[in-house]
Amino acid sequence: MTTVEKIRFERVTKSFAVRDANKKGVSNEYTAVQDLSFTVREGEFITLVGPSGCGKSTLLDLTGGLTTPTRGRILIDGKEIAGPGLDRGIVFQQYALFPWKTARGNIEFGLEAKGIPKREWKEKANYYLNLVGLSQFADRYPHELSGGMKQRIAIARSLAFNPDVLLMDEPYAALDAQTRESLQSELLRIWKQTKKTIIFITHSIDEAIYLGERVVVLTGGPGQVKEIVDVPLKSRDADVRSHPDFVKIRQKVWNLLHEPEYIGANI
Ligand SMILES: Nc1ncnc2c1ncn2[C@@H]1O[C@H](COP(=O)(O)OP(=O)(O)OP(=O)(O)O)[C@@H](O)[C@H]1O
Repeated sequence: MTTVEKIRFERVTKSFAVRDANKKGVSNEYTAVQDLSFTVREGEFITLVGPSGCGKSTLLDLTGGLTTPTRGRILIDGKEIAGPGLDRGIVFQQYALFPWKTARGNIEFGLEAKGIPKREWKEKANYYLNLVGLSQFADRYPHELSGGMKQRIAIARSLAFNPDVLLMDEPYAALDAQTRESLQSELLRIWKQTKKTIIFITHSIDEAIYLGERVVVLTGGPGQVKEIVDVPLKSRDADVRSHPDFVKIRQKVWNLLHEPEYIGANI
């Protein structure tokens, strides 16, 4: 495993101005993420868990360069993030596909954005369609695809940019359990094949442990790193979830998420 640092969160704080419900024209400062620091290695798969509203999506938006920190900074390859860039691909919970483009058209959009010459689109789109197992569905429109298929196309489109970093915000939350499990193992396969650095947000402890090499557990809002849990599993076969090592880590993460500060929080 490489030990090269890819992403560094350095005392990142993000505050928002929110309207005061009782005083017209007055706004208060709400801190979603406070003094948050951790680093991600190149090629690492990091999962992020924490109670609802602890700032997970805020953190992902900051990493995507969609917003900027109020204090602190985020570095990628030692350079401070200055805005969105093709070095980072984002996959959201809602598929965010263009409804007027076919599966292939959606993937080609990623290729066009990256400046790949048009003559190479077909072959490259075929590669990514094959990578997510959807070669047969290239000409279907999003409304003709299942939820799981749409999410696979969204992943393929993000990969078509060939970003170094893939940021995933609860990408499987809307899917049924079976589709979710098969997409989880598919993502691990793609990760091993492409060697991307991945940050993956989830509400599922099992998903976090199955996918992550490390699980970053955040405190309730304002979000801070509570603990980073190593996941030294020898195998990631589908039945690993019942392995004693997996069960032990699940218990640990569960305990971290159920300590007194979380009581009343919506995990
Ligand atoms: N643009 C904004 N303006 C004001 N407050 C915001 C804004 N964006 C997020 N917040 C607040 O910041 C906090 C963190 O939100 P965020 O969506 O990052 O949490 P989360 O951990 O991803 O939640 P969930 O798990 O429910 O998706 C919330 O209290 C939210 O209301």
